[in-house]
Amino acid sequence: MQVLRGGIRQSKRINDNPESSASLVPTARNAAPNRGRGRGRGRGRGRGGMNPEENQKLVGPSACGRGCNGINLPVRQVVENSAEKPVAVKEEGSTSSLPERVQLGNSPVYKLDRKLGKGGFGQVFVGRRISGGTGCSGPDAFEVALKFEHQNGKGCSSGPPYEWQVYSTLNGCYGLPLVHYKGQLGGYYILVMDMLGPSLWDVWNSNNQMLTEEMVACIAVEAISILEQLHLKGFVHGDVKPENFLLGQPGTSKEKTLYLVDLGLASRWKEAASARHVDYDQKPDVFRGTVRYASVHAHLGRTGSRRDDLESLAYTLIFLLRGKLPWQGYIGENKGFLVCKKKMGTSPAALCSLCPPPFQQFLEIVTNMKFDEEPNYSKLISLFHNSIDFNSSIHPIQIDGAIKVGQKRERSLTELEDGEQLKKKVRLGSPASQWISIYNSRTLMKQRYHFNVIDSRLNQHVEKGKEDGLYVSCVASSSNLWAIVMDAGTGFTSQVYELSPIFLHKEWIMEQWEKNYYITSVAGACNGSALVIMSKGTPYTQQSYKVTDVFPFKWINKKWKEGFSVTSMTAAGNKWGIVMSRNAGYRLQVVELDFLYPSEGIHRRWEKGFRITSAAATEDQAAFILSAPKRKSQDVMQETLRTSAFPSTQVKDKWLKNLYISSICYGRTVS
Ligand SMILES: Nc1ncnc2c1ncn2[C@@H]1O[C@H](COP(=O)(O)OP(=O)(O)OP(=O)(O)O)[C@@H](O)[C@H]1O
Repeated sequence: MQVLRGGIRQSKRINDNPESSASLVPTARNAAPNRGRGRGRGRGRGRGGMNPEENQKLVGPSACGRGCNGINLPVRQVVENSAEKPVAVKEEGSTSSLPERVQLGNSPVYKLDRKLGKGGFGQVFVGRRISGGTGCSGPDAFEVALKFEHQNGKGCSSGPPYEWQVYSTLNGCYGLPLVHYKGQLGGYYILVMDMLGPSLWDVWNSNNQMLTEEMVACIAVEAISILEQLHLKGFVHGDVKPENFLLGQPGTSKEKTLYLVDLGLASRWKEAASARHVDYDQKPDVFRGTVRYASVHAHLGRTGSRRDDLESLAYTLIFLLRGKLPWQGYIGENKGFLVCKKKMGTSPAALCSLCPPPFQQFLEIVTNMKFDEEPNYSKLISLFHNSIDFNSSIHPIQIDGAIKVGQKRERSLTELEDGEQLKKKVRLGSPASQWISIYNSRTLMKQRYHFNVIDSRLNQHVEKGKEDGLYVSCVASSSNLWAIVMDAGTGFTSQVYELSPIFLHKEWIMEQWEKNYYITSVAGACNGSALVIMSKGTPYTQQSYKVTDVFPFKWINKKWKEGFSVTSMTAAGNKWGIVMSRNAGYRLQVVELDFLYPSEGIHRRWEKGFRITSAAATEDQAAFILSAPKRKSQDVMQETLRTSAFPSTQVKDKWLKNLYISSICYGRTVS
């Protein structure tokens, strides 16, 4: 089918235009690498499982690059903390070498007593005051909690634990234990803090692994107000889970008071100097948090923001109420990915089918929040209004903070109801496979497309195109049928292609590299075969490709550092094929990867001047590479479209607006 272009009109609009009104319920792949530090089962596992094949063209002495090294690990990473007592693992900071007595500066002298707990980073003991101090609370308390982190410990390679900095800023914040002293002794960094009681996990466990609706509702409202206060100070906690909520000491007036501990993964959502919201980013191989309770955005490596604490709180509450989450029980290297896929594939209605309505409402609101959206804490608290008698002074958990927030409730409710009408639900809908087509503004150009092409007809279309002065600019596959887009604006001078049952057939590609052809587009079919287009006339000076079972962000990151850019990519079944080239003309590239069309991320990147330059999708995930050009020439307008059928009619409308297909793929979206 040939369609000629006509009409020149320059519009300036960025549009993200799904054919169907999209809302989502996805499934997933390649989310959180199960690695890093944590208690129990998950400790110290690597990511692995993504090294099938990498080929590289070198200019000069040829070589074949393999391996993926050199990625920076985040400050701390925690894998799923199974709700079991920490497994005793002897490591740096073992009890044997702990100082028996602790005095930091002018603090009282504390004698080390029983162990209160242990995390991936620290060990916490009771410190019993033996001299100094006269009072009975705060630093003078008869018993305090001493948190030890060894100087050679993983979190202390460049000085005192990061948590110290956070406590310095947040000390005194509502709902956090007070830190009274900190200092170094006997090879340890030591925090002296208020001693607290059992964690919510302990309470849940000793209550037959189930808590009452009223109890969990009280936890909900008080936890929301603690998070509100923490957020007000510009921080997000980053590891909200039952183990990190502690009650006050049993037998004291604080035994029903809720506290939030462990600020080791806290980060700023608001910049200290400018008070601006931190910038959005996604690093798909970076995971911080605890797999079971982490937000989907955290699994996907997105910069943490207030919404993530609330999503983790939602999973925490449902766990405490129901005793189980549907993504428990996954094991192995792919655990993070499978858990994230399950989270995305479980609708709030399904997850909360046995919970009272406020829990589903809470989950729906928080999972539909934008990256920089300010949570409406009083609205969230008010959801639990009917489960709690706010007029009573006796509650299973004290809700002082929530009652204060509640005083503002009336006004906020009205505000929210209006705003809510307009809000697009970002995580609702059914998984679907669709065409994702991307259009760039260009000057008048001849473009042609063919779709539903069977293998044997490919040659005819390609040859006819060549006769008419057109080269293949992008290819895709759906149901083992090919779609090819040809145009007169590629700048190529010669082109070859191969359709092979082998996904990215190495021998053929290397043969063409020898003849100075470079891969310019690739498409994989679900039967595993691939169509590889190689061209002359590209600016590339070196090329490399990789085939993997999980999206190879780590390899991409390594190659970025070596000066390569992603220039094409595709997927076949669950396999990804990524091509990277040197001298592609991009200053910077970023990745958007999600279990659904990552609308918000794409818009944020567009705003920063990035444009989609490659797209690929498996049945589970869609990936987009967005690039910022080296030369800041004219702003390229870009639109995307999602359609269940090949967008043949829509393409013609786009042409009328001087928008031409620049990338196309078929795979994961939502309808
Ligand atoms: N102030 C406290 N009073 C009583 N117990 C405490 C206190 N602080 C911490 N704990 C206990 O010690 C455990 C470990 O503390 P914390 O979570 O701060 O350590 P961590 O090494 O930073 O943990 P993680 O591996 O989760 O990052 C907690 O789960 C809790 O049981």
